Amino acid sequence: MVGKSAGGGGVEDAAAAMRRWVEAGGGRLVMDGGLATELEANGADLNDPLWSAKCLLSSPHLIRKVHLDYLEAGANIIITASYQATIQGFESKGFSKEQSEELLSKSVKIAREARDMFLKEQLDRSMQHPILVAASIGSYGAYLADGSEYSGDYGEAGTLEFLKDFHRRRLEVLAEAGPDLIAFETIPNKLEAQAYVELLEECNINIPAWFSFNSKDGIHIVSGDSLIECATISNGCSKVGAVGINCTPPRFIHGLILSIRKVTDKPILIYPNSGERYDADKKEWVESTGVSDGDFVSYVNEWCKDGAVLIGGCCRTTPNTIKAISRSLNQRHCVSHLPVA
Ligand code: MET
Ligand SMILES: [Zn+2]
Repeated sequence: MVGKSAGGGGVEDAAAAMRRWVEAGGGRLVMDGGLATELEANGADLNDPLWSAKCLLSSPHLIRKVHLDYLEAGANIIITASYQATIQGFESKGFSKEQSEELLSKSVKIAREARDMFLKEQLDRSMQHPILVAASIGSYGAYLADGSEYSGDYGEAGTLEFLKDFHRRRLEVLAEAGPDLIAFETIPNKLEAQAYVELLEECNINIPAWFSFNSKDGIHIVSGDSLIECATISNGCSKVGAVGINCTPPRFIHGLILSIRKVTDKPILIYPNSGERYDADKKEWVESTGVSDGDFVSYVNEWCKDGAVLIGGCCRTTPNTIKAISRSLNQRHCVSHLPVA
């Protein structure tokens, strides 16, 4: 690995915080699975520009239920329903700026409530620690709700300053709501990663962030930008605690981890989708290329060997996927601690 970032004097570097959590979890942490997927499975209609964030308005209890289902399936990390929640998106529905900010905070509040409820019910808390809440920030393309989070093509609007202005207040509000982590998810291009780095610095966010990119060819991120360059940008920011890939077919993950590992020794996170393709025009997933939960889990050992330490699922994965991942990681963990004869 090259280009390790220097730790900031006094304040714990985000990667160090992440490593501490990973160690507390026994060397691996289980992430949750698809949130929108599971909200739909519970009856929510997400055909709306706000997508999963629509439930912040109509059915917060469902969001809490899905968080709880993932915790019960063995997740150490739950990701809030703010992926497609933006001040601009709420305002275009007629909410005031204050109400919109309140809705963003609410996503973190719901996840924290789910965590508290789960911990209260747990008899043996040592089994599944730590439990962390990650505040999701989806890309500008996700807000556009036209599939451009899978192309990274923002046309004329795609300037660094525009993207920073778009995300600034949202980031501040989510950070103020008290999550353990900030999850920059499904980052489709290099410019947006750069915008996030600058915002983390300028807003002086001291909650560890993760940067997660998506790919549709197993080499580049979806815009065609170089994953190595994007991982290098992430590596250079002391506020980024982990780097990885989400919402990408499982078959591509192995090669992508190896690329990331070339330029960083920050913890690597992996939460692929089920391998199905999203049809942005029809706003639905095409089932033909997906893998079963069993197939998904058969990759987990390989991803661990490649160096991933945080593993979960993205769209079209479910609590069953997470249960299987958790079981597989625990077995691995037990085996690696057996005394050598
Ligand atoms: C399009 S990727 C969506 C990620 C988000 N955390 C979700 O599971 O809904
Ligand atoms: Zn996804």
